Amino acid sequence: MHHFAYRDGALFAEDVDLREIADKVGTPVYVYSSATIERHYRLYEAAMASTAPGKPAHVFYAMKANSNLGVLKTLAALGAGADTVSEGEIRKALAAGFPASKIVFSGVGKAESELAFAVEAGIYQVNIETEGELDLLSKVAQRLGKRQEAVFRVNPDIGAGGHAKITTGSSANKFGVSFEEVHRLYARAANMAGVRIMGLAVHIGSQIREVDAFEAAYTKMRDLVLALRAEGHRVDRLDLGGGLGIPYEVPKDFDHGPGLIEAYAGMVAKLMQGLDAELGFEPGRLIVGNAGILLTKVLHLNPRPTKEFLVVDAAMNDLMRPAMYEAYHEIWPVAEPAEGAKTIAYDVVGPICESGDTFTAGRELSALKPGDLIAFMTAGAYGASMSSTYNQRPLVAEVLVKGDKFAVTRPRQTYEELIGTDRAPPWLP
Ligand SMILES: Cc1ncc(COP(=O)(O)O)c(C=O)c1O
Ligand SMILES: N[C@@H](CCCC[NH3+])C(=O)O
Repeated sequence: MHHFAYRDGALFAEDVDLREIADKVGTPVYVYSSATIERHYRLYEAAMASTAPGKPAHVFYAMKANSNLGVLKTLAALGAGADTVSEGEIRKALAAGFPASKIVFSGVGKAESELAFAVEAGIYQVNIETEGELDLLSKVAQRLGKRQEAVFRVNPDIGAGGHAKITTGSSANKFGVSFEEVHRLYARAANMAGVRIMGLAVHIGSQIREVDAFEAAYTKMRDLVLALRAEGHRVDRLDLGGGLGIPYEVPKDFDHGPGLIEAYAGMVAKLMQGLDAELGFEPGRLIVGNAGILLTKVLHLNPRPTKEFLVVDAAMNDLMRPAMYEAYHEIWPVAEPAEGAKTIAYDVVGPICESGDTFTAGRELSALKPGDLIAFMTAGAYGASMSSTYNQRPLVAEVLVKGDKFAVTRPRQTYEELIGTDRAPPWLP
């Protein structure tokens, strides 16, 4: 099942013709499908609920993947919690309706003010990544007259993921405390008035499409839970992170069926059977990746003796995954190409003054002309949320579709918003 599909010769998002969105909102524009978000969340949540019968399985949506307010509200209404990595994300999660009691605060470098905000808001859990953070959290919470529940994020020294820049679980990466250190930190924390350590967390990387790497890391975590308990510590929670990958390259069906999710859930259930810990999960990409596209318009053709450039109105600042990770996104023309239509190998590029502003090189697409619309598929995760205003390009609009309705959930940034907050120093006219 896919909620972006051709109908009557044009690409639709659910029951909305993308040409209509382009007409009314302009391009480039991110378009998200409520039905896809809902479907993926329910599928995932049900599978994780089966991993520890009788215990709650907490799903904290990793909102860094897509923090559009419409997307967040859709997930909050479905009962999801939120995995956050900054005060800004906590504030936005609260604004979107996630209760503080369902918010987790992860991240390598949390500032004192951010910890204070989190403690005051009464969030569910802080995932501690360094000894310094443990001390700081306890101090801050004590000052506020509170005792914050927290877990230690452990680095399992198992790296995985689609690209070196998105692996996080190897000891070469900056994330988490080491296996050796966690025993000492657990013991130290027992005497701290401002924190109550509830258990452990792990997250090994992103876009991982095989269960083996997770299994290796989770086996280590399970053994660590048992070892800490044997030392007399209380370990009630195990947060297993996110990172389950999605198909980017399937041409006609982007929907990850239950296959990988079920295999993952089955592995977790088997491994954690009888552990008697509350499990937590932090999926990001899996929920929203295939729920979004970036709709863009062809501006110019630039034929060269050796190749043809297709210049579109989106650029690397709007979708930086190809430039940053050599990531692959399917490109679908909005007007459905006729069966057997001739194709041309295009280098699809944006207007930014960087050679890296190239979405793809030598991609075979049906012949296109200025004004035609194309869609970068699978752009719902780490698309808009990673965009910038490089080259003084305003942040693009975001639209949420539901059935035959759509709403602009974030308008395109205005030039006043983009430029208007700058201040000249007093010594210049
Ligand atoms: C701590 C943590 N949890 C969850 C996620 C979500 O990852 P993904 O979008 O791959 O599921 C990330 C990002 O990789 C993360 O750093
Ligand atoms: N932003 C990355 C993945 C990193 C996830 C956050 N730890 C991507 O687009 O694939």
